[in-house]
Amino acid sequence: MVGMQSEQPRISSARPEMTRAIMDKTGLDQGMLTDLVHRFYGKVRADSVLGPIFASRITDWEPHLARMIAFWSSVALMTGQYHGAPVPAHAHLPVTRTHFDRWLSLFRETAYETCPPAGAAHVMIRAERIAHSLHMAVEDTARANSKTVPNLR
Ligand code: HEM
Repeated sequence: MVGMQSEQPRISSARPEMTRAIMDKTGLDQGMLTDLVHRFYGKVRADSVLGPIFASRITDWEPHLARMIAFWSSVALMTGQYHGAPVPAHAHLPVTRTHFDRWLSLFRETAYETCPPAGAAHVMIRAERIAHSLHMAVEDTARANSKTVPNLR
């Protein structure tokens, strides 16, 4: 809509009353999650461990950032904005525990800089849970692929 650019996107939640209750409890809102995502990927891109992995796969950052804001809005506020598939996007990445630990530590630092403590705790519980399941998916994929190679032990 013309002239609306600088205003916060309206929340179009499938369960508006639940989104409202989470916002009240955590102090989070769409604007805060937008800041969190922008600051976090600023740090990721400057990071010597994670930066190169993202740089070789993402050339156009605007769509990635928009997708990540929708993702965090869905995960943290239950707005239903994200319709994607995170597992296949990560299953073949050249990443180990070290990368997930680094990702979580940068995300934690950014969450506590950007959100009130209850909001940061709310997003961290979810980030840790999802990081764990993505890590398992990466390991499962690597294990499945290694079975196609004879074991020469
Ligand atoms: C080792 C740590 C991680 C690395 C290196 C990484 C890297 C990436 C890359 C390169 C993409 C873009 C894929 C593409 O467009 O082809 C991506 C997408 C994405 N990442 Fe991660 N990621 C990591 C951890 C996480 C974690 C912990 C979460 C969630 C808590 C997450 C959530 C997402 C989501 C939602 C997408 C978009 C998937 C889609 O809808 O296409 N990532 N990630």
